[in-house]
Amino acid sequence: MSIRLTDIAKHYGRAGRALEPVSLEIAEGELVGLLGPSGSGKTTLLRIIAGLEAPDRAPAGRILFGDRDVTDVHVRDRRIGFVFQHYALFRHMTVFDNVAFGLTVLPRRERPSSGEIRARVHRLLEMVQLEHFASRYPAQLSGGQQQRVSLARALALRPDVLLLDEPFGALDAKVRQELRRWLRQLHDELGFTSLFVTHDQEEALEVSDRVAVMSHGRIEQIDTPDALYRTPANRFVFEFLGDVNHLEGEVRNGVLTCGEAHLAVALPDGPEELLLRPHEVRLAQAPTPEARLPVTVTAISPVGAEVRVEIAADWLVEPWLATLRHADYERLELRRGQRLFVIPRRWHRFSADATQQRQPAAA
Ligand SMILES: Nc1ncnc2c1ncn2[C@@H]1O[C@H](COP(=O)(O)OP(=O)(O)OP(=O)(O)O)[C@@H](O)[C@H]1O
Repeated sequence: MSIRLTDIAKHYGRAGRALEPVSLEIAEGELVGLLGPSGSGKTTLLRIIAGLEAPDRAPAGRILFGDRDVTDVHVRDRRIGFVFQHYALFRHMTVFDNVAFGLTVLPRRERPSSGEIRARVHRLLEMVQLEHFASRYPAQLSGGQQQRVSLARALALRPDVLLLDEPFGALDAKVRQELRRWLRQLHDELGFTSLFVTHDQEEALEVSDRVAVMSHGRIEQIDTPDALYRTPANRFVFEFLGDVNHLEGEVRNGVLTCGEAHLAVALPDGPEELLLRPHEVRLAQAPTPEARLPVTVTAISPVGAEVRVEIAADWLVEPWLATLRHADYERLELRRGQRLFVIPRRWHRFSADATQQRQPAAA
């Protein structure tokens, strides 16, 4: 089931606009992440799609599921499955009864037979790999297992659309990662359309077909993870999607100067700010004719496949972060207090009118 929103806006009394008029299209079978800082309007948007919250009457926005206009349809009749951060399982019911609940309370004419309910619940528990936990109570399960029960429960009514609000927010990092992969698999197997809210960049980029980046009630950009990372629409998206190092200085005759640091750049004279990702910062024993950016290593932490190196200098307002491969780390024999030079691999620049330019460092 595809989802189409046009001009959906929301005010909360005098509190101001939680959502600017937003338009959004999600294709059938797509998994879209809503990513943004706290207060950017993610949950409001999700709740409006669910029918838990009404959009403003002006502008008169519409919500379509496929060809069906559901703008004024009650939440109960939208055929939606929900999963929230706090498991909200019924504590006095077994896992089986929790998953079966939505089916058992259907009006008689829509309710499957008890044999069919049993078969369907067992199939769902199998899918979430909890078939041996059917007779346990929520308190006897781990957080990750409880969240899998929530998902099975949300799927029991065979929703057209699955909405997840920070579904893994309360879990520890490792369980989160497992559940994300597993959500992706389940999504692909069952082919429903999903929208999930997160404030975790990595989670959004890893799981989603497309990610909508939100700030101040607006969608700043909606794109594939790869496109978002490579061609961010504006500075906000660039900064929100990963660590950024800032280089501020003054350009004169093709050279950016910042204290004792210099970098050749093909830019007009005037004040300038360049942005660099940690993996775009190379460290070397000596400067080059184009780049003379002396720094001191202040901290080193090997994290997984890369080494994170913090570097500082008098000409830098804030320390920079460089990520190195282990081979480079060993070759440079890095240690704290060591003096080195930064050679930018490339940098990014956003002008005031939000257009972005990116160029390789002058060679
Ligand atoms: N019931 C409400 N009454 C008044 N203001 C609200 C209400 N719900 C949300 N808001 C406001 O609307 C804005 C958007 O909130 P929303 O919960 O949608 O953001 P969010 O991106 O989901 O944030 P978080 O990640 O913290 O959950 C915020 O400024 C919030 O304070």
